[in-house]
Amino acid sequence: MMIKDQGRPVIEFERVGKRFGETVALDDVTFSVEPGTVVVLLGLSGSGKSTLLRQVNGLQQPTTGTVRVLGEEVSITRGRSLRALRRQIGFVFQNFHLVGPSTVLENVCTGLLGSLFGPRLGLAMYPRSVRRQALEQLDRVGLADRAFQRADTLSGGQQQRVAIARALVQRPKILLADEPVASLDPESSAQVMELIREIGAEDDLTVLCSLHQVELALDFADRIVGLRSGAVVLDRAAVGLSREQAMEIYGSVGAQPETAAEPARPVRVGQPALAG
Ligand SMILES: Nc1ncnc2c1ncn2[C@@H]1O[C@H](COP(=O)(O)OP(=O)(O)OP(=O)(O)O)[C@@H](O)[C@H]1O
Repeated sequence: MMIKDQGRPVIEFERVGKRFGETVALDDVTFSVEPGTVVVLLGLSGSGKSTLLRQVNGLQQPTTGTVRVLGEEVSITRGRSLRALRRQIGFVFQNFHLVGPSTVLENVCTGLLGSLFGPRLGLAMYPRSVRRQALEQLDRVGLADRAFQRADTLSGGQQQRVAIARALVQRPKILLADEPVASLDPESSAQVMELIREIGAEDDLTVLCSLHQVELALDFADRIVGLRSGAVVLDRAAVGLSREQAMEIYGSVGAQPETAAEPARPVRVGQPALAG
């Protein structure tokens, strides 16, 4: 699929609202993501981060407003065009979503399933060219030597790197990451965010990543968009933004995480006491 307009933002949210019954998950969200930038969505649990990410690849449709991705309006894109659009979008999740008993290499190969016909069971079912591309991506994330190991024998940080390789093997233009380091210790979190940043720069990827850790957002984002109760309450370049300014998006909830609507995640060393 061709990008319709090279000059325009890669992702455009225009007055996007999303309701689930009485729950307002997204409230009049308007912002754009420029090509090649790393934008972090920062917000508490329930602030709408995952819902917003799901609008980008059409996993969910907005109740109101429009989402444009690579020039295509997602909600009216169907069939082949939607599949073509999705092939340009890699997605990385908090819990990795790997097939534990399968090898690392087979997990990465599944990233190309959207471009192959029919189901594939077992590594040998993938064409040699696919296995080669998967190995190349594993090499980039530093795990080529683990290719034939069961995925569930790797550490959390390594499993997330495999998931990143799986997202990259389809050569996306956009990488979406939904709390990619929420299950990891601080050291692995920084390594994974560093990797996303480095590979993003190498491949000229546009990255939209949700996080709840303010420090990580300040270290790795070009721009931070803060969400509270589904509404954008901060939209600024990370450079020059102080921790205190970023923390303001949490308001009184951030100061007293025990009052948050949902239970707070475990507090990690060096991270603020915030739910994700
Ligand atoms: N499928 C759904 N059905 C009903 N309500 C939903 C659904 N998905 C999300 N919500 C609600 O929408 C709001 C935003 O949820 P969302 O998962 O987008 O937040 P989040 O910031 O990603 O939080 P978390 O980090 O905990 O996933 C919440 O109130 C949530 O309960």
